[in-house]
Amino acid sequence: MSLLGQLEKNKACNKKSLAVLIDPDKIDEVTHLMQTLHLCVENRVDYIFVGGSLITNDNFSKVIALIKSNTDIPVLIFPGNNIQIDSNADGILLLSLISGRNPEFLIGQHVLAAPILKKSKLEIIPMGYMLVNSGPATSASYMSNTTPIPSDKTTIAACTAMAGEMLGLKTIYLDAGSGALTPIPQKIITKVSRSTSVPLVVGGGLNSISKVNLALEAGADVIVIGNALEKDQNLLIEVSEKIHSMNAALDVHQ
Ligand SMILES: CC(C)=CCC/C(C)=C/CC/C(C)=C/CC/C(C)=C/COP(=O)(O)OP(=O)(O)O
Ligand SMILES: O=P(O)(O)OC[C@@H](O)CO
Ligand SMILES: [Mg+2]
Repeated sequence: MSLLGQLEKNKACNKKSLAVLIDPDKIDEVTHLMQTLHLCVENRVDYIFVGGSLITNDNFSKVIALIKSNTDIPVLIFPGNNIQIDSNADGILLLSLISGRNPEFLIGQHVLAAPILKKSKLEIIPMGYMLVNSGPATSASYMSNTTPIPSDKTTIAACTAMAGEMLGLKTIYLDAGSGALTPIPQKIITKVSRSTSVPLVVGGGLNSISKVNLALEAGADVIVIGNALEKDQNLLIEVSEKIHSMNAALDVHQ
């Protein structure tokens, strides 16, 4: 089954998934990456996202190659721009930044990437990418030169997601931005989740189990953990336990 097919199937039966974001820019030692990968395997992480708003070294392809040769976890590119393409990954989250009004990130980067993506064997996962304000500007909003959706504007968020789905985008990502001070508010997750039927990815600032629980309860289908993993390895253990117990309870009731 395709990765998108799996995401859709899980959504249909309300199964939650866990993704870890690895930013190649923040990897300075192979041993450290190997430890992170070990942690991902131990905790049955479903997807590894690889990408960053800004890549300042030549780690991108090396990181993907290392993940592929050391785990079976699907690797999905989470690109900050059109140079973040590597055919060793399993797929690419083809983000269109629908919360913004910068044509470059709505369609421009995609035109440049299209011929390369077409030749690659990467599975393309069309995704409506929505940045929501979380306090100070994040790398993604600054680098994309877009204004995030105000965090109290639930209707704007819902209508944006609805428009994305109507335009044919197959998934939605609500992102407060990496290292966000406050994650996506529950009200936004709930309203977006009730207004759309595509798999909903939520991330940015999820640095405690209580914040993750709120996102799951509000309707997130996929939880993304990035920065927090570096500081607190226990978080991944707790999040994994929570997600797997929720999924196990579903199996009992089916
Ligand atoms: C068509 C292709 C291949 C790409 C499109 C690219 C688009 C539309 C990107 C959306 C805007 C953007 C800059 C997204 C960045 C998403 C991302 C990889 C975030 C990871 O976190 P960082 O922003 O690197 O956080 P730090 O500041 O903590 O490093
Ligand atoms: O690094 P964190 O804050 O977990 O955010 C992950 C991801 O949603 C950022 O684009
Ligand atoms: Mg980065």
